[in-house]
Amino acid sequence: MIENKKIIVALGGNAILSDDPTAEAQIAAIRQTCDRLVDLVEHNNQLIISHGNGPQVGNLLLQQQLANSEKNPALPLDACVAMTEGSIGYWMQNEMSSILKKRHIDKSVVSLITRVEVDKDDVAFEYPTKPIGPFLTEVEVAEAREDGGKYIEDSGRGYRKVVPSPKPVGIVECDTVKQLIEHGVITISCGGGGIPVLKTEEGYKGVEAVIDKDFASEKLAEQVKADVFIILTGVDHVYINFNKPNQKKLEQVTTEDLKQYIEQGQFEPGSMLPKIEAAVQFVEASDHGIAIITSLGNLDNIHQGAGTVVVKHKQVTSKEASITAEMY
Ligand SMILES: Nc1ncnc2c1ncn2[C@@H]1O[C@H](COP(=O)(O)OP(=O)(O)O)[C@@H](O)[C@H]1O
Ligand SMILES: NC(=O)OP(=O)(O)O
Repeated sequence: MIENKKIIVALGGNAILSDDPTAEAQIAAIRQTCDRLVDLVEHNNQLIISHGNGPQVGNLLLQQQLANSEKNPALPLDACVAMTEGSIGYWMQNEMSSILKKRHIDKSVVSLITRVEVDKDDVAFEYPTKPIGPFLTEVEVAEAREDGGKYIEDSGRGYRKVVPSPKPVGIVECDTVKQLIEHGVITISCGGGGIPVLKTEEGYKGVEAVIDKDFASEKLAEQVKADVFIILTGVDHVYINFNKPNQKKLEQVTTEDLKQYIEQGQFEPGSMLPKIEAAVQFVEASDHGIAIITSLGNLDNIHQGAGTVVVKHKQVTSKEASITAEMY
């Protein structure tokens, strides 16, 4: 297992949500996820966790719209992001602290409502691309479109609402995250990509958008100078020619190779592309860090080199090697 490192783990949808969107089912999924993550803590790593909120924030927005009235007005999307960051973080705190106690690990865990600065001129505000909420049928989407929102067909799985997803410029609470992890606190931050805010003369103001959690996690990993950035998703490895007869698993791969694969259009914009871009950006910005894309189930095996490991150089540097050595 990786030891004594500063690690940020970005949790994908299936680490929190199965097909069952009830609170009970989400808590059960989070319990399993936390059980795996505590292994990293047991090996003396400083742990920062981030997570997605696409399904949850879309569902909450729908609930807001359905209950909307003069006495009970719907809250804006940035407030919904904050609410889902809070609810998912709260479930994680409950489950993580129980597991820590059971394993006799004397550590605390906190989830931090994290604001993430975005650029008011980001073109994303004009072109909504981030799918949120439930998958809708053709009949359901016709009715949903009456809200004036934009809906797209999502990879043959149904229609989903899309909202603007600006790129993160900086993590407002970054120094607080640093202080927490330096004091040994397991820190959940940038949940749901963090709350998108604009910097104004009067301070930060929320803006209606959902930031991609892979990009927000990358920015945080960069700013706290993490050693390892782990993106957990539904597959053990990234593939080129994904789902084709000639698909090929990527094990150790350089950022240069990944950039070429991006140019070839190997990765889908709505799913794997943001993870690849985030991994490349982190590894290139860091002087020694590596990124790993794999599944939760494979986390136990990353010390054996399992998963797609993104490095800067074909011949790893001595600093990269000190991290990857434990993995091969
Ligand atoms: N080139 C690829 N290699 C591996 N998986 C891919 C690739 N392209 C698309 N995928 C799919 O994308 C999924 C990850 O995207 P998504 O489910 O949107 O992310 P998240 O886990 O953050 O919710 C994987 O589980 C896999 O099914
Ligand atoms: N905010 C975000 O990226 O959420 P998902 O990963 O659930 O889409």
